[in-house]
This record gives sequence, C-alpha cells and structure tokens, in this order.
Amino acid sequence: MTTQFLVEQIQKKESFLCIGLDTDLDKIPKHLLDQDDPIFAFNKAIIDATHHLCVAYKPNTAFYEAYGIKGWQALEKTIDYLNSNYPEIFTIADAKRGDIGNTSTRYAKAFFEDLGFDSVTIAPYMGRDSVEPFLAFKDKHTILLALTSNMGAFDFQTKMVNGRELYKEVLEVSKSYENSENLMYVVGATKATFLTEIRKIIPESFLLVPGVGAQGGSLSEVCKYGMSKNVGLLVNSSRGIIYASDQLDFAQASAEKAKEMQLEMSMELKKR
Ligand SMILES: O=C(O)c1cc(=O)[nH]c(=O)n1[C@@H]1O[C@H](COP(=O)(O)O)[C@@H](O)[C@H]1O
Repeated sequence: MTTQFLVEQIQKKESFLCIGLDTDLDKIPKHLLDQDDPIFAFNKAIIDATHHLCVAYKPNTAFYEAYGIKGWQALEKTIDYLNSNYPEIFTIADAKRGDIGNTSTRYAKAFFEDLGFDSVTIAPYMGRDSVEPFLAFKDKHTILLALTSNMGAFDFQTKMVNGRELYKEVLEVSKSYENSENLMYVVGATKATFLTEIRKIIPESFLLVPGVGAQGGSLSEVCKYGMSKNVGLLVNSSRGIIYASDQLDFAQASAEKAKEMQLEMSMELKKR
C-alpha cells in the first residue's frame, strides 16, 4: 500500500487507529475454545466488528509463534482474511526482526511476499545492511524501533552517542538508507513529550505509536506533539480494545472501545 493511500483512508474514516491483534488463548472468551481455530475465530470476529473504525491491524507475531504451527496458520488465515475482505486496511506484522543482509532478505520475503503484509517492525541495532533488504520492497513499509514505550527504553535508547541520544542517531542515520522513503518509526505513547524533538528530525514520516490504553499513554498528548501535516500517526491499542469483554458480546464490546478512540481521533483531526 502507498503512503498516499493510507493518508486518504485516515481522512475518509477520520481515524488513525491501529488495532493490535495480540490474541492470547488465556484471554479470549471461553466459548471460542471449542472452535477448530479459536485464534482465527476471535480475530475474524474482532475484524468484522471494528474494520470501519480503524485503518490498520497489527498482529504481534509472538502471540502466534507461541502456539507453534497452529499459531502460524492462524496468522496466515488472519492476513489472508484481511487482504481478501478489507484490502483498504494497512497491515503490520509486529515481528521486530533484523539480521545480517541475506537473513533479512528472507525475513522480508516471508512477511511481504509469502504472508502479504504491508509492513513489518524492525529493530535497528544491526544497522544499515540489516534494514535495507526490507526497504528494497516497493510500497512495503519498514517500521524501525526508535523510542519504545517500555521502561527499558532508557537503558540504551536515550544514552548519548555522537553527541545526541541514541534514538535520535537512529532517526538521523536511517534517513540516509537506500529507499528510506519506505521507513516509518515506532515511538511509544508513553514518551509523547519526546515527539517535539522527533518531529524536528523526521517532520513527515509515519509513526506507529503503541502504549495508549493498557500502558497508560495519552492520545491527546501524542496528537499535540506528534501530528504532522499528513497526520503521520498510527496509534495502536491492543488489550484495551480486543479484551473489552470475555463474554458472548466480546466483538461488540471491542467495537465500542474502538469507536471511543475513533471519535477522539476525529476530534483531534478537526483541531488541525
Ligand atoms: O512495536 C510495537 O508495536 C511496540 C513497540 C513499543 O515500543 N511498545 C509496544 O507496546 N509495542 C507493541 O504494541 C502492543 C501494545 O499492546 P497494548 O499495551 O496491549 O496496547 C504490543 O504488541 C507490543 O509488543
């Protein structure tokens, strides 16, 4: 998907919501456990109930890999379902990969070609030759971890390197990578006040912003400091939406949570 198409979807739906499909068999409604593929049954119900309120879905691969081959098959069915039924949706494989060049190329093929995701999250630690194999794919997006939402972000990401914080070094240096127009970045909602500085380095790049809801980040602060001319934000909520209820009405309950966020986003977009 092109960035332009994503921006059009955001304007049309008045939403920059990304719903995280962090599907956990210990948390989904018990009645689904009798189904052949409870993970896919849960995802399908959530997607059907919420697709009009969001522009992106982000399955975190950890939740699928944890169930072995059955989990991977559920991931494959979920992305196929999205691509066949809701092609206007931007899809993110939250896999946090990155390795030496030839290995990264295989990861990129797995997520972009075999599974057919629009984007994948990548750790920048191994540098240029670990990221560029992902960037080589046209109209696919590489979402680089810049400043993450967790406490451990302060262990390395804010330490000084070459006279600036490491996360700023990641932003600056990655701008020189080949096909860097295919880059997006992760910035945690819990670090919203850092967004002013981040926008000085990457004024227009799209940011994937997890950490609202269960982790306590504020949507209004993210918008205040992080919104660009093109909106430039995909704000993710996983547990806060998909586990709104563990009863028969779970999909409807998740749609209500998603609707609350979409309304808040619509108001933020009108403020611009
Ligand atoms: O790359 C991510 O999506 C990510 C980066 C980050 O800094 N923090 C973060 O929470 N995430 C992911 O975003 C999701 C957040 O889930 P909730 O806290 O349940 O909304 C999880 O899948 C995390 O792995």
